[in-house]
Amino acid sequence: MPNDAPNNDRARLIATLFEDSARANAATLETMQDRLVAAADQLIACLEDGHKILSCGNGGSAGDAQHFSSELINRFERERRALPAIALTTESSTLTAIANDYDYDRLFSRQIEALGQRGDILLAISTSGNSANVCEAVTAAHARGMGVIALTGKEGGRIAALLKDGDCELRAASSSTARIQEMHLLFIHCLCRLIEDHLLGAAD
Ligand SMILES: O=C(CO)[C@@H](O)[C@H](O)[C@H](O)[C@H](O)COP(=O)(O)O
Ligand SMILES: [Zn+2]
Repeated sequence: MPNDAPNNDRARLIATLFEDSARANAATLETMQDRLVAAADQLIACLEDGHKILSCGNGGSAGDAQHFSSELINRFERERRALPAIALTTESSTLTAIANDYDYDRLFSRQIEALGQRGDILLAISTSGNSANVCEAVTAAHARGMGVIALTGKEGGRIAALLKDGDCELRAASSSTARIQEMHLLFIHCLCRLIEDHLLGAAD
């Protein structure tokens, strides 16, 4: 027999989680609103110049990396041209070979060495800011002349310290991995919306 808390305790827990998420949402809006506009401008300029966006992350952030590339390649909310984006989290043969023959830390950087071009942007996603393979991806992107937009949380971690002038850190105002992931998805949807509005004109 599962040892679940009584239903009213579980309902209260759900209310607390919603409240925590709403608090993280409001605090992140306060700190990141202007930076989101700047990050969208960076992505728009990259796409208009004919470059592409690579994305990476681990676990839930791998899902976010794919979510973002899918919304660019396919569509977000409106019909428009397909946009070039590649999630570096999906090619299982490539991923297993790199992890097996080199090191898990090189999972994304090796692919950036192969695919990254000057002017492309890396969307680097890490809730802690400390995943070694995402740090190496940032370094590899810089070596290829790419810009970086980092989605982080907590204190920004090692990734925040690796960023250069012209890069952009979007940091969720929370120390909970789950709440940070919720903010990251909102960041991604804001960026997709601003890109789409730029291409098509603001929606009604
Ligand atoms: O989704 C979750 C937890 O909500 C986990 O899968 C989480 O993404 C993984 O533990 C990641 O390895 C965490 O990496 P990072 O966000 O610190 O870079
Ligand atoms: Zn979405």
